Amino acid sequence: MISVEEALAACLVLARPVGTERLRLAEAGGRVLAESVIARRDQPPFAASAMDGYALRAADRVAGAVLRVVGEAPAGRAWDGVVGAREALRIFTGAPVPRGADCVVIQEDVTRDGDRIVLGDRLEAASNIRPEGADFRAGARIEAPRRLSPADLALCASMNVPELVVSRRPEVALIATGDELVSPGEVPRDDQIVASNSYGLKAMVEAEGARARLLPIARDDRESLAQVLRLAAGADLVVTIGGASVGDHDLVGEVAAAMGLERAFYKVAMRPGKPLMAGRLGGAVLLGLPGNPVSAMVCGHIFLVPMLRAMMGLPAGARRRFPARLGCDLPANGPREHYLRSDLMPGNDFPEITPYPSQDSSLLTVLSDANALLVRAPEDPPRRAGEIVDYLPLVPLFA
Ligand SMILES: Nc1nc2c(c(=O)[nH]1)N[C@H]1C(S)=C(S)[C@@H](COP(=O)(O)OP(=O)(O)OC[C@H]3O[C@@H](n4cnc5c(N)ncnc54)[C@H](O)[C@@H]3O)O[C@H]1N2
Ligand code: MOO
Repeated sequence: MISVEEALAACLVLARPVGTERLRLAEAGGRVLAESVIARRDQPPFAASAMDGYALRAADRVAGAVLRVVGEAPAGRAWDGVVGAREALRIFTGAPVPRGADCVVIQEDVTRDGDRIVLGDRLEAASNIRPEGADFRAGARIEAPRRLSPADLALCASMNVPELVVSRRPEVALIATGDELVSPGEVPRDDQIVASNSYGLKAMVEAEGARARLLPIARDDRESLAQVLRLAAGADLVVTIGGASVGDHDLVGEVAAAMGLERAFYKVAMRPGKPLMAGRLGGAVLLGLPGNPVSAMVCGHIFLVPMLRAMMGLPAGARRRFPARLGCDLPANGPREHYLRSDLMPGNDFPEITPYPSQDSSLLTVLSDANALLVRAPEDPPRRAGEIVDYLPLVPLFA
């Protein structure tokens, strides 16, 4: 058995970037930027008023001053003159500030009478002017690779960049295996169960921005498995679920080998997730996950997600871990790295983390309740409540 770190490194060697495509800005939300974006203009392209009011010379901004209104500048229509002494230009938010003026007095601080204004006696010191290029200058860059947030899309638009080069979405084929499985909504026999983790994994893959294809459930015989594996043709990543262990009906490794699998590893010192395998199968990467629902999902978080990120050209590495204070005592860990389904709560300094009492890898209720995985190194000694431990978040924590 190899360590989680070694297995992940091998997975990341397999997970090569899948290439790029050019997209219109409106289609690019959530995608991974593959080529840096360069601003085509300054923003704002002119000194702009931040308020509705009157543009004037700061020297005239005196309580009680009477100024003559010389014109008007709405947003999108610059006023071409020069504001002189004792003059003011009616101006609106976003409009170019005219030459001569170096402040904007908000209209609430002004009394207007025909073409005259009288300044109030509580004038702000702020100029209310956004300098030219205050947001960015032409040539400013949004560096790739980067997952495009909604704010990034707005920024690209503001830079007047209508198309982006993004990573292609990796195609992921998901194959559940087992004679005991039926699809949700079917009527299972008494000795059957409903395939579950393939649906969790599909959502996980899609949340990362990849495309997921659920293939028909493969039965526990060589021909069915080979047939469904052939249906995965064209995928960048083929994920099998189950049939990975040592039982007589665990055939994934054997069938994939017969189809030409170049296996990188089999079995990892982790809990849950021991019978994990990965390799190259034709033009695709094969990730063989254990069938236990929680094992498959945990391996998804630890291996599949970093692989997808690497395939989309993002910096490749282990999921980030964070410190938390342990909420209870824990006995010594065994020889496998343990990912305990846990409850994370706000604490005084660090958040507090408490593993659920039952950690059996079949319990989806526990995984669904958990918001974090507490990570324990192999042979970690007993821990006392209050000690600092590492965890991986399962849900966005600060959203
Ligand atoms: N003698 C040994 N037996 C087992 C070992 C071992 O080392 N020696 N390892 C155990 C561990 S750890 C795991 S994890 C499982 C993984 O086995 P497989 O990957 O071969 O998975 P299956 O046997 O096909 O299924 C295990 C379990 O999960 C259920 N299952 C499978 N696929 C799905 C699915 N898509 N949705 C929901 N549930 C699924 C299946 O019915 C079984 O209950 O092996 C242990 N055994
Ligand atoms: O490793 Mo298995 O994945 O413990 O249940």
